[in-house]
Amino acid sequence: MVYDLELNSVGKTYPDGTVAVSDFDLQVEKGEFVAFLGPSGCGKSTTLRMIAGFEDITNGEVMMMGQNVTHLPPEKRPTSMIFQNYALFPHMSVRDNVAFGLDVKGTPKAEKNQKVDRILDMFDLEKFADRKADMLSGGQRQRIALARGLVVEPEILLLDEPLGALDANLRRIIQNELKLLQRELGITFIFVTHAQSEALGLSDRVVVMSNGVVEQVSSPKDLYRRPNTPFVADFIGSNTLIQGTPKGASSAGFGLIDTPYGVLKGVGKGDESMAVVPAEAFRIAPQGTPDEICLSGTLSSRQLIGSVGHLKVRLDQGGDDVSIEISADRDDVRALVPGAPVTLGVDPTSITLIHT
Ligand SMILES: Nc1ncnc2c1ncn2[C@@H]1O[C@H](COP(=O)(O)OP(=O)(O)OP(=O)(O)O)[C@@H](O)[C@H]1O
Repeated sequence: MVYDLELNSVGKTYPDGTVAVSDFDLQVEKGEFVAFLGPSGCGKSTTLRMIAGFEDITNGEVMMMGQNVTHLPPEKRPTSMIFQNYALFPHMSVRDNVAFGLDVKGTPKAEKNQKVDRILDMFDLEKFADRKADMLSGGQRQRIALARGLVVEPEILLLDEPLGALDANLRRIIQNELKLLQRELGITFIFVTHAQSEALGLSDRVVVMSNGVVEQVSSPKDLYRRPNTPFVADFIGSNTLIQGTPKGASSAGFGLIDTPYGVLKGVGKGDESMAVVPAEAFRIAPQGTPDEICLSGTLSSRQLIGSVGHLKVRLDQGGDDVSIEISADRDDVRALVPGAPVTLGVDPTSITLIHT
C-alpha cells in the first residue's frame, strides 16, 4: 500500500541538545484527517515542520506517495502549511497573498489568475480581493490563509493550530467549514492542536503525543474507549485510574486486577497493573447483575448541568475520588446530596486494563 504520508522512526534533536521528537512512526492514507494532540512542548509543531521540510530531521525518513522526500526543500514537497498566525503579508492585497505560493512555484500568469479567482470564489473572498490583508477580521484572515494554502493544490495540507487565534464561536463555525472542505476536496489534512475537543471532533485519527513520543494513534472513539497508556487515560476524557496487581485472566476472557477495591475485571490480558474507568461508565445503585463490579463510597459533590449530572464520589476502601457523569433526569440522582452513601456499578466491558 502506498501511503500519502509515511514517517519512519523520525526524530529531532535541536542543536542545543533538546530532544523534541523521538522515533515517530505514522502512516496516513489519502484523504485522512489526522490530528496531532498533546500538551505544549510535546513536539507537535516540530513534527509538522519536519513534514513540511522547514526543519531538518535528525534521524529517520519522510515518505510522500511512496517517494522519499526527507531531503527535499518545502517547495518541492506536495504539501502546503497554514500557520497559527496565518503569516499573511499585511500590506499586500488579499489577491497577492493568495497568489504567493503560485508565484514561488513560477506558475504562468494566466493560470495563476485563473486559480486565484477560483479559490477566492470558493471562499467567498472576491469582494475583498483588492483589500490589504491587515484590514480584515480574524475569520476573514483565516479564510485567506486557507485559500493560500489550497491554491497550490497540495496533496497534503499541514495546519499548525490554525484556529488558535479565533474566539470560541468563530472557531466552531470554521471547524465545521474545515471539515466539510476536507471531505469535499479529499485532501489529506494533518492538523496540530492542543485542544482536545477540536482533535476529537474533527479528525479520523488522533496521534496523542507527550514528551516527543507518540503515546497512541487511534480513532477518537477508541481513544475514549480504549486508552493504551496512563498518559492517554489521564489526558483524554475523564477517567478514574486505579492501580493494582495483575491477576491473570477470567474464564470469560476478562483480565483481572487486584486493587484496594477488590479484584476488578476489565478488557485486557490480565498482566496489566492499572484499571481505567471512564466517568460515564459508572452507574448508581445498580440492581447487581452477576458481572457487575460494585464499589461503595460517599458523595462529595454534585453538579447538574442540563441533563448531565457531574458527581464526585470518595470510595470507601481506597479513598480515591472518582468522577462520574450520569443522566440527571432520574429522581434518585436528583435526590442525592453530598454526604450520602452511594453504590456504584461498572460493567467490566467498559473498563480497560493497561500497563504502567
Ligand atoms: N529551535 C529550537 N531549539 C531548541 N529547542 C526547541 C526549538 N524549537 C522547539 N524546541 C523545543 O522542542 C520541544 C518541542 O517543541 P514544539 O514547538 O514542537 O512543541 P509543541 O507540542 O508544538 O508545543 P506548542 O503546543 O506549545 O506549540 C520543546 O521542548 C521546545 O522547547
